[in-house]
Amino acid sequence: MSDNTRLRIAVQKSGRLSDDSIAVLKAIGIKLQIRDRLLIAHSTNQAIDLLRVRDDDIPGLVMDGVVDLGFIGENELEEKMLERKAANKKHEYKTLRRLDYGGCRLSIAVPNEMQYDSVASLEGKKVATTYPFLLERFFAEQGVNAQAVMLTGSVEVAPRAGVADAICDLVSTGATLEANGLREKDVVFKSKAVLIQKAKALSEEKQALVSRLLPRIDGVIQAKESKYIMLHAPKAYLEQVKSLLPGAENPTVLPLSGHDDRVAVHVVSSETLFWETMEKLKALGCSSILVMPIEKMMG
Ligand SMILES: Nc1ncnc2c1ncn2[C@@H]1O[C@H](COP(=O)(O)OP(=O)(O)OP(=O)(O)O)[C@@H](O)[C@H]1O
Ligand SMILES: O=P(O)(O)OC[C@H]1O[C@H](OP(=O)(O)OP(=O)(O)O)[C@H](O)[C@@H]1O
Ligand SMILES: [Mg+2]
Repeated sequence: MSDNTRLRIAVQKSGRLSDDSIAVLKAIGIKLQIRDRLLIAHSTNQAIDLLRVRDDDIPGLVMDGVVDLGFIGENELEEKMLERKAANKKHEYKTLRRLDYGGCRLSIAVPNEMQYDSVASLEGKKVATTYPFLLERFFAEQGVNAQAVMLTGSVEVAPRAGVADAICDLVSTGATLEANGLREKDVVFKSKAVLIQKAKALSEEKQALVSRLLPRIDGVIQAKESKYIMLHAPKAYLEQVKSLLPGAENPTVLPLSGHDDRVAVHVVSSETLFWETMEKLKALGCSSILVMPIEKMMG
């Protein structure tokens, strides 16, 4: 039986977004036991149930209000939104956070030997893709008459198989395109993972839980981007030392017992410290230079 009082969150069961989405939930203090065959996971310390599904289904589950929240790639979300809009189905949702993983782009790629000057070179041609709505919107914006041919996977093989002249698929490193003799030409859509919520208001209890979890997500993302830097510095060079530390407007400067001429400097930095900067700090007489990861941040 499903318990409607528990917050329902949809995540991809297995694929590119699964591990990172589960990692976010665990990092914000939600205890979960994920077992491979179990498609619903109940948190043991929060009123939260996790639905593990194919990513294709997540936008629809949120838009139909079957789940409260979902972790999904913007590419899949926007495609399904356009598809549902065209079919007069519910397509509203709220974006709560843009996350720091799942970065990729939906791009047009053509065989190495094909002449391509601009997207106009695709006039009258067939382009294989898993994202026909995004691709057709792009063609319409560009004023190009080309045909999107829907394939659910292995899109890169379409030109050699004679199914299409070019492709439009997700790219991150470009290794898959290169391995298949294709060149990336135009970016149709840039994507990251997002956390979305259903459009209809949540119960007061569920909304209170979501409002408590969001600052924790911010804290986890901010922490990943930040470093804690500690070092001992000669007092005489404190200003030079500060100017070398990235994002260190307000460092904590502490006395070092037994050393009147040296201080300890602590700073939370939004950037890491490069080896070159560490060498410069050492040359100024700094010692015990430590760069440490931060697990959580708040306030
Ligand atoms: N190469 C990539 N680098 C980074 N992110 C990617 C990459 N490829 C895909 N993604 C992101 O991850 C999402 C899921 O990709 P994946 O390949 O796991 O999906 P899938 O094969 O459709 O899985 P499912 O079985 O759940 O339908 C994509 O929609 C996109 O947002
Ligand atoms: O530019 P690259 O770094 O090579 O990544 C691009 C590939 O990654 C995705 O597929 P994935 O590996 O997730 O497999 P799938 O197609 O089976 O989902 C995407 O569909 C591309 O094929
Ligand atoms: Mg999918």
